[in-house]
Formats: sequence, structure tokens, C-alpha cells
Amino acid sequence: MAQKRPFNEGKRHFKKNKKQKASVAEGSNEDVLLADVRRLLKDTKLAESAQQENKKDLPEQHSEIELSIHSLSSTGDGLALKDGQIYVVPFTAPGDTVIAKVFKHVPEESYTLTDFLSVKHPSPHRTETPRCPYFTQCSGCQFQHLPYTYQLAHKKTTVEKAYANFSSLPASSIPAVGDTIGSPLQYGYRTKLTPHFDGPPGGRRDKRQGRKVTWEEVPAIGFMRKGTRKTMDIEECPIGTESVQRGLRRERERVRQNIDQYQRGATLLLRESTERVEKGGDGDGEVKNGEEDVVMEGRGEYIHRKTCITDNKATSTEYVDGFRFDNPAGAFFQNNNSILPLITQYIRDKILGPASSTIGNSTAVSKPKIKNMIDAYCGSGFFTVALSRTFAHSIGIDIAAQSIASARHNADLNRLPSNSTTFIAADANDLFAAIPQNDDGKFAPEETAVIIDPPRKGCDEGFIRQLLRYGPERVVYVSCNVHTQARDVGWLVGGLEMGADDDEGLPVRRVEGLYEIESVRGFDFFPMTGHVEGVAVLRRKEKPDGAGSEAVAGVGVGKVDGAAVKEHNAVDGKVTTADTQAGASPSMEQKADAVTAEEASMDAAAEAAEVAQASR
Ligand SMILES: C[S@@+](CC[C@H](N)C(=O)[O-])C[C@H]1O[C@@H](n2cnc3c(N)ncnc32)[C@H](O)[C@@H]1O
Repeated sequence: MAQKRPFNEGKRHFKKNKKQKASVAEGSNEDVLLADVRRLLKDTKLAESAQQENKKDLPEQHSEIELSIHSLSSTGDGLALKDGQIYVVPFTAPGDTVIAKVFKHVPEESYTLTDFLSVKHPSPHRTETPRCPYFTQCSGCQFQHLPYTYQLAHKKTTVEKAYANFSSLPASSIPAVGDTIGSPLQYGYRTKLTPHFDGPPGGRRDKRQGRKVTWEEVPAIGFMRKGTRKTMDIEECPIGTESVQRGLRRERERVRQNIDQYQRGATLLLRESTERVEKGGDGDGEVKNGEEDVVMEGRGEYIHRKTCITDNKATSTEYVDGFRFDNPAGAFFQNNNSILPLITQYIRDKILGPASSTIGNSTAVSKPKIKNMIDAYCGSGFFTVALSRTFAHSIGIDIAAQSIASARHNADLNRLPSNSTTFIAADANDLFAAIPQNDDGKFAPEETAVIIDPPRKGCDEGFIRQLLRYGPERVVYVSCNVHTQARDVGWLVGGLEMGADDDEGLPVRRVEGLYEIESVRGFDFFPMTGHVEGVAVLRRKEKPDGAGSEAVAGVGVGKVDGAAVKEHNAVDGKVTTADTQAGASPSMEQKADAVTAEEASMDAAAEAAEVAQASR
């Protein structure tokens, strides 16, 4: 029987005032920090005492203060309590006494942001020697001073707090959060880095006046210095893979040699690409002349020859579970290859495994086997392809036409069985209109699992409402932002109120939830950083006899309404791609064509940037 989480107030962590509504994005670092600050104020009863404190007594900006770190926030920052105020100090550990410099007071919320200066008395948790010489200056990593088991345990509490603070669900609806699944590689795992350099001071003015931009010196090439908007020079980044690190050295040198050719600052792409060759076959063996940057890794019967690609439009190749994935190097692909086989296996087990546990008052009964998978926000088809052997039929959808082109190519490359896989370039909101109707039993909701892997901002309400109408047997929600994930899962479980201004123009009404959470846990896609990937597995609740959820009653799954659907076909092992035009309604593909993979993955890029370069 699933254990219940020990704490949960069953309501959102706070009501935002008007100003915050406008400025703090849901699930953003600031939103998450505020939730932690408020919880700590409440738990320590500081909120009341803070009101009695004279805020004029707050230390002056830029002054240095001594602080004892109480706990870690879900943003990865240490939180200290002093004189009715909470101080946020990066690069610390609970139990540390540190010296910090006051950066910014937020008096209305009783917290202060600071810069970390030094450790006066170290915490017993501070046992690790950071491998990166820039740790505590660069904004990329937060946890290199902490043992890995401690990082994983902290990320488990991050998931717990996300569901407590952001899901609006009662504790009884949330099972005990599972242990975080660790990354096989804790350093040397990132297959993509995007260092940058800024333009020369006055460069924009020179450009406006039609003058050639002049560089007095080679600029700093690297990532944001913590607490600033300035780029710091970074010569090595130990969370990058070996080939990416070699690429960094090479690109730094190339920019140094050619700086006069740049008219402004630029972002550099470093993306690992793998060529797989058979051991003992052609291409095996020594690194040849001119190939000094090739990194060779033995993988069973193969050698993986890894290089670093720097052209956004070139094709990068990765292998996961024996499947090959080709992608434009600048487009989104998961950045930690080492953990991907663990998540695909986990999802496979969860979807196909017995649904036998009891949650709340409802007991799961045995279900028909899941045969179909819908991969919402599929990108270049990672989950669709990697899980293809598990399902008879799959549909992947993504708003970026370029990603869908890659997804189809990847289905071809991996010779997926004929007609097993369909990819649609469209907004995920249009997905449900394109699900083949039930004539031949294909995509019956009780035989279908939906995988959701949206950008950081999560799903929108329209998507959730349609998902609730369709009512697939299983939903697996994968997210790089557990806070927006918790909000969306809260809607799927507890229902949501739809406004009068939604796409159907109907009055405000309640849409009931349909699911219970079977399991939720973190996967550590980003060791050494405060980020965690959340994986929530939901199953459809048993309906009481004769009862139908208000939201579901009378609403069927839309027929294929003319969406331009391209099916992947494989004939006699020879793979072709054919258009199957199913009618004549507004072309979702046309709409999606307007969105490039680069644009659509801006959130993904932003999140990568947040991981690698986050700054205040
Ligand atoms: C986190 S990535 C996941 C990609 C894929 N699941 C993978 O593992 O590689 C999020 C994807 O959502 C897509 N996306 C963003 N907004 C979308 C929308 N409204 N409808 C469909 N896809 C969207 C982006 O293009 C991006 O590929």
C-alpha cells in the first residue's frame, strides 16, 4: 500500500498579489524561492515576529554579514534566518556558517538575496572537493561541494515540496515520493553546452554608425558570473562530456584567432555527436591524424567515436537503448545520455506493470493491456522511438515542424514496423482531434498511455481539459520543472475550473479530475545542479458504478478531422514516408510549419541556459 506523504496543506502555497501576478512566472525560480521562503517563515513562526521587527535595521546593501544556513531551497540556494529575515545564500549547505554580501532586500516578503563570500565553519555535509575551478563564481552548478547521495535526497524533498506547494491536492492524493534515480555519470555527462561572449563596449553604437566594430581584447568566453549579467571566462566545464570539453578548448581558440570577424557577441554551440563502429571492423582502432579531438569509448560490440559539433544545422547523432537518433545539432535533445536508458526502462515497467496498489479510497483492478502510446511534445521522437517495441501503435506530436521531420527520420533510421508510428507537426492542443477514431480499436483510451514532456512552463489548461475528455488509461508526465508538473498533475487528479475565455467560449465551469497518482519521483538529469526531472505516473480512477465524470459525460474523442497526418511506413525493411491526408480541415502542419525547432525549443534552450548559465 502506498504511504501517504507526511505533510501537505492541500492548497496552493500562496495567493499572489497583483504585482507578483504580473511579474513572477509560475514555476519560475523566483516563484519557487518565494514558496520556500514563505514555508520557512511559517514553520519558524518568523512571519509574525518579522512584522514586529523594524525593517530599517536590515543590513546595508553590499555589507558583509555572518549567517548560519538552516536549509536548502528547491532552487539549490541555502536559506539562513537572522533577525526576522530570511537570507538566500548560494553555494552553501545546511549547518554552514558563512560570510555573505547583501545583494538585494525584498522587504515585502522578508527575504534578502546575498552573494556567497566564504565559509567560516563548514557544515558536516560539505565533504566534497568541487572539480570545477569556477565553482561559487559560475552560475551553472550549485552542489559540487555536496556528496551525491545528499544531492539525491535533497532533490527528493524538492519533488515533495513541489507537490505540497503547487499541486493544490490534499496529502491523501499524493503517494510517498520515491527516491531520486541517480545519474550513472555525475560529472562529464552534459552532451551540450552553449558558452557565449559579449560584444565590445560601444559595439552597438559603432554598428549604428556604420563603423566596423573594434575589439580591444579577446572577450571572456564562458557562462554568466553568479549574481551578475556578466560573462566570465571559462576554460573548462567538468560537467560536460570529454568531447564537449575538447570542443570548448577548440572553439575558444578559434574565436580568439578570429575575433575581428565578429560584429557582436555570440553564443557558441558545443554538441556531442557519436559515430558507432563495430569492434574489429572498418573505423575501429586508432585515432587517425587530424582526429585528435575524437574520443573513443568501448560499448559492448561497438566503439563509440565521439566528436563535438559546433554548427547548429549540422546533424548530431546519439544512441540510446540501441536506437539511433539524428537531430539538427542546435535543436532540443535530452542533454544527459547516460540516464536515458534508466528513464525509458522505468516508463516501460510502469506502463506495462500491474496496476495493483491502493491509493486513497480507490483500489486499482487489473486492466486491459496498454497497446498504444501518444507522445505529446515528442521533439525528435525520443520517447516514441525508444519505446516503440512496447506498443503496437504510437503517435508523436510537436509544434516544431523541424523536430517532427527529425522524428520521422529517426523512425525510418530505426526501421520501426510498418504503419506503427505517426508523427504530427502541430500544437499539442490539436492532438485530440487527430487521434484515429475507434473503428478498429486503435487508440481506445483504455488501451492507451499518454506521455507528456512539455517545456518548463508546463501544459496549458486547454490541453489538460482535452486530455481529461479523452481519458487515456495511463498518463506518464515527464518534466524538467516539477513545480509546473505538480500544478498540471493537480489538475488531472483534482480537476480544474475553466474560464469563460477558453477556446469554446463556454461559461465558467468545473472540469472534474480523472486520475490518481500511482507514483512520483525525480530523475537526476542534472547532477551538481539544483535541477531535477520529475516523472509522475497516473492511472485512470475507477468510476463508481453508473456514474460518469461530468467532464467526460457525453464527450467523445474527436474523429480525425482532416489533420494532415504523415504516417511512417516500413515495407520489406525498406522505409518510406507517405502522406495520409485524412480530410480537409485546417492544416495543423501548416500552422506548425511557422514554428521552427529552434523557436519552439526556446523554453528548452532557456532551461538549458538556466542549468548552465543561470543568473539573477
Ligand atoms: C522538453 S522538450 C521534449 C522533447 C522530447 N520529449 C524529447 O525527450 O526529446 C519539449 C518539446 O515541446 C515542444 N513544444 C513546445 N510547445 C508545444 C506545443 N504547444 N505543442 C506541441 N509541442 C510543443 C518543443 O518543440 C519541444 O520539442
